[in-house]
Amino acid sequence: MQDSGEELAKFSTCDVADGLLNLHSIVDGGYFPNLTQYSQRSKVSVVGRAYTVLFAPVDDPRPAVNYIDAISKGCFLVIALSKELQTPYAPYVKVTQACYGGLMSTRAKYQGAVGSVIFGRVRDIEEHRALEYPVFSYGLGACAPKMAIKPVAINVPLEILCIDGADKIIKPADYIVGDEHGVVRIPGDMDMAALLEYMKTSVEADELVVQDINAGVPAKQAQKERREVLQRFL
Ligand SMILES: O=C([O-])CC(=O)C(=O)O
Ligand code: NI
Repeated sequence: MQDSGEELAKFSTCDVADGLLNLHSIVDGGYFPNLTQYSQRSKVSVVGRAYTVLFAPVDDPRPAVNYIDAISKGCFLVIALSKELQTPYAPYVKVTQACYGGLMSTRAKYQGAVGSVIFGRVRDIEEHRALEYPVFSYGLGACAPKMAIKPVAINVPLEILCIDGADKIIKPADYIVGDEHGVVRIPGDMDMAALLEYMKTSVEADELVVQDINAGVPAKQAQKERREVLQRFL
């Protein structure tokens, strides 16, 4: 399969969400809410295929797994807690411990991961920033996870509980695109050529809308006229 990561990195999460919404009628645009880019703001979008890790309560019968040393180059590390530890309301997880820290980012970066998204808390915030390694999470924590939660499965589908009640699942090898807005998921088996072409055309159209607005054209009219080119995709 041809890798589209480099091409995707030219687009913001908003561009991707527009593509998923308008081209594929994905109502939420693939967007996962409530994440903050706690590391430094990256200049281009962070893009990679999901390498997923599930954390469960420490008394889960499954043994703890070593996920961090098995990360492969180019992947986007995605960590989520089991569903009983999630909540649709802030702070989105029922544990106060951080499940991820600076040593994990050090190792992930060493192995060539592009970034980490933690549907939970992270600590050692200065370390991620010093590494210039992108880290997204729901929040911060100070305490290590070991007495509360542990990693139990690698490369399994992760279910994320959301306020809109929609099933939000991240599967291994889905594309994850991250920027200041948070992350969006593109199904790993989607026709990427069509999506990329749509996004390129859409971004170009909106650049012309800006020019029109600055020349005094009403916004509604400019949008209608310039976005006509997108009709051919629908
Ligand atoms: O101690 C832990 O489990 C996590 C941590 O702080 C790190 O990765 O640096
Ligand atoms: Ni640490």
